[in-house]
Amino acid sequence: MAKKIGVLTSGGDAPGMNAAVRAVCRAGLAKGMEVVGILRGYNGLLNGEVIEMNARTVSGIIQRGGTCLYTARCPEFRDIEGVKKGRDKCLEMGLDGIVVIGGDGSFRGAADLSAQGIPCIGLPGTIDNDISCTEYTIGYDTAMNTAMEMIDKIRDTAQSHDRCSVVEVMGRNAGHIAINVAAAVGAEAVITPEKPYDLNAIAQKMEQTKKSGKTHFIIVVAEGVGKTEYITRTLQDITGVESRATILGHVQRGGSPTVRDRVVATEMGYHAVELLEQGIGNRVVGMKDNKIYDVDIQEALSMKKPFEEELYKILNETAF
Ligand SMILES: Nc1ncnc2c1ncn2[C@@H]1O[C@H](COP(=O)(O)OP(=O)(O)O)[C@@H](O)[C@H]1O
Ligand SMILES: O=P(O)(O)OC[C@H]1O[C@](O)(COP(=O)(O)O)[C@@H](O)[C@@H]1O
Ligand SMILES: [Mg+2]
Repeated sequence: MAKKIGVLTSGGDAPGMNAAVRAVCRAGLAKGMEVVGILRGYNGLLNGEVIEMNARTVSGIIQRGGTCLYTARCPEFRDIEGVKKGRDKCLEMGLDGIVVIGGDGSFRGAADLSAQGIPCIGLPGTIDNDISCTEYTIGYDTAMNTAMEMIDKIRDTAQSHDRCSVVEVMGRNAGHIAINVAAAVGAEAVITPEKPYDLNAIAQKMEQTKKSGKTHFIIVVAEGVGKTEYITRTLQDITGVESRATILGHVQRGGSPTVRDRVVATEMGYHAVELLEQGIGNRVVGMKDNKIYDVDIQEALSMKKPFEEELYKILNETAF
């Protein structure tokens, strides 16, 4: 049974990470454990940047974006020597387990550390929702709502000027944010890395809808497509509709987390501590059929996430 646990955030930050840190801390304390916060991802483990946590350490953070533990990328942890150094630090501090809040890269580190005898539990924290073993990642809902609100504002000006606005949203190599946000704003088209696209076909559709009285257009592009400026210029050249590109960028990573992100983070954080309490490690906590569950890290990393075909189809059929 775990007596002392650590918690860290790693990789890109995401709204709701603080709610997860709070849940891990409070659940650990409620179960009679000592809890420490490891700062700046695996770097803090290797450098001994660690803070003792009590109930008040996590007061007033549930509503805040970012991560109070800071986050970083730690190249040293990719090598076995770095992982062994991490294990030695855990033994030195008397840590019986660590909760790692991050993405797939962070989970690889957690698997390596578990293999060295330190039970680690991964919690999916990324705005991209690109982690295959889970239907949902902490930060996804907030990021999508932010992108939606931004595009609603962009629409006001696109409408006033009879323009086409091409908006790039984040998502790394995945189109989950793009498809859902495009559906939510009623975009004319969405372009994602998972599907081939035809700018002539999109331009033709714009011209058709223009005939029915449409005067402005919103096109959502996932960052993984990587050609937002080119797409904007090409659509303008073909249709003659004045077009502007907007890259939403890091605004999508910040802000106060939504209800969904706070609640899921709390449930996942609690579940992670329950696993460590039983001495279980090398697991990722996820959501399956809308329920919290856990899965072996290697298995989690080998899964593939299905593309949202149905939503993609509905979006395209109703955009005119
Ligand atoms: N293959 C790996 N083995 C061990 N640790 C890794 C590995 N890949 C990534 N990490 C650790 O996890 C950190 C975060 O990974 P990264 O891929 O940047 O973000 P994310 O966790 O969001 O996917 C890396 O900086 C490194 O410390
Ligand atoms: O913060 P950076 O280094 O600019 O990284 C940007 C990337 O991080 C994200 O915002 C989040 O990705 P991760 O959660 O995997 O780090 C991606 O959408 C984007 O591609
Ligand atoms: Mg990643």
